[in-house]
Amino acid sequence: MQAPAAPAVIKVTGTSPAENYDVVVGHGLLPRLPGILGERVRKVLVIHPRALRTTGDTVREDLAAAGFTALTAEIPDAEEGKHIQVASFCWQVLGQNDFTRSDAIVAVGGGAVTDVAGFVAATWLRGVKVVHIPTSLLAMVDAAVGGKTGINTAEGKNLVGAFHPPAGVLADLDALATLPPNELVTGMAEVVKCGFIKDGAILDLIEADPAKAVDPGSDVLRELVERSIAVKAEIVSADLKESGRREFLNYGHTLGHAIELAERYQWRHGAAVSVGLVFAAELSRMVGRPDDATADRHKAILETLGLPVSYRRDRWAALLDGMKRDKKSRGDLLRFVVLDGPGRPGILEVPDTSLLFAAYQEIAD
Ligand SMILES: NC(=O)c1ccc[n+]([C@@H]2O[C@H](COP(=O)([O-])OP(=O)(O)OC[C@H]3O[C@@H](n4cnc5c(N)ncnc54)[C@H](O)[C@@H]3O)[C@@H](O)[C@H]2O)c1
Ligand SMILES: O=C(O)C(=O)C[C@@H](O)[C@H](O)[C@H](O)COP(=O)(O)O
Ligand SMILES: [Zn+2]
Repeated sequence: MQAPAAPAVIKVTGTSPAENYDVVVGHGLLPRLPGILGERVRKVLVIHPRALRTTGDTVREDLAAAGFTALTAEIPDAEEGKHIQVASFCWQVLGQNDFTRSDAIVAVGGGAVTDVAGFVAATWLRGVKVVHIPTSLLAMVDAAVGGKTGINTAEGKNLVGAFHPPAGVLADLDALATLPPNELVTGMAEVVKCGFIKDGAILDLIEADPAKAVDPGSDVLRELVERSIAVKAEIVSADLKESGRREFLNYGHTLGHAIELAERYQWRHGAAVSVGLVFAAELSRMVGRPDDATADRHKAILETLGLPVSYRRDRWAALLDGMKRDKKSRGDLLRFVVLDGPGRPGILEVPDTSLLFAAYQEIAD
């Protein structure tokens, strides 16, 4: 048997050198956690979802063996965890256990957990250290990197949050062995997004061997993970607080988030983003931006992976309402990430929603 490749380290630059951090991708990475936490940290709260109790316990035991006072907070699974009451529960645990500014949080789970645990870290005492241990593909390639944290409200997705970069990210590919196949596939939507906005080699790799692309043990998937993280790391290093280029990481998300809300979060984020990507490609085509082959490639590649590419015709009104609350909106002006060509995203301001309706007709079933 071949030994696994050495871990890859992708660097993210913060707003000051002290805020630089590494995203490590590889196998058996847990022993690196104490080093990332550093010597000043005494107490650690490990936040994990109910579904990953065993993994959360393993992390707590390892930290205890390394001399930390380690506790766990078990939170509801998936989007149910991204709720103010869950943040409040975590604040209570931190308060009752006298966590100070030199203590830390470790998030173990999918993107929902890294988002809410990151938010708790951003807000507790106005900011404590957080380390992310993403366990889903989506969290490895996207949610754990870049410092966007957040929770949902009744009005929409991620409407409350803060930018709070982690001290480090351990993307341990071993975790993918237990990830249900459909969760791995939904994570591919963000990988495909990175392919269209920046790194076309991602799309070539998927098209060359779609089965390998979703095989958790394959070198192809590992390369896709590393390339996607590199795309995200480069963009967030240049624009942490989304005053410009970071908006491109929102490609496919304006409609995607509206679908998640319309579905009361019963659709996975990646599935909704998949439909959103096809919609954004159609919108781009309508305003004469990319060539037809680039626009068509969206639907083809996402369909090959088994991701959804259409949505209910009768939900347009609800979707438009949801899209108006997108964080890229400015007053009444809806703003979309579109594609001028492969690897060339741009922003389209849409004062008149008839254009959006026309694009929606192309993806409605
Ligand atoms: N902050 C960001 O930059 C950013 C980026 C992208 C997505 N997100 C957010 O991430 C969330 C989606 O993340 P997700 O797709 O990971 O969903 P998720 O966190 O809901 O996880 C999906 C499911 O997989 C399970 N799971 C995760 N890892 C597992 C493992 N190794 N073995 C078995 N089960 C496992 C989870 O418990 C859950 O049931 C959304 O809330 C989205 O808004 C945030
Ligand atoms: O990191 C970013 O910036 C992104 O937009 C990445 C997205 O994949 C992610 O879903 C993000 O949480 C969406 O951000 P939001 O600002 O629209 O809530
Ligand atoms: Zn996303």
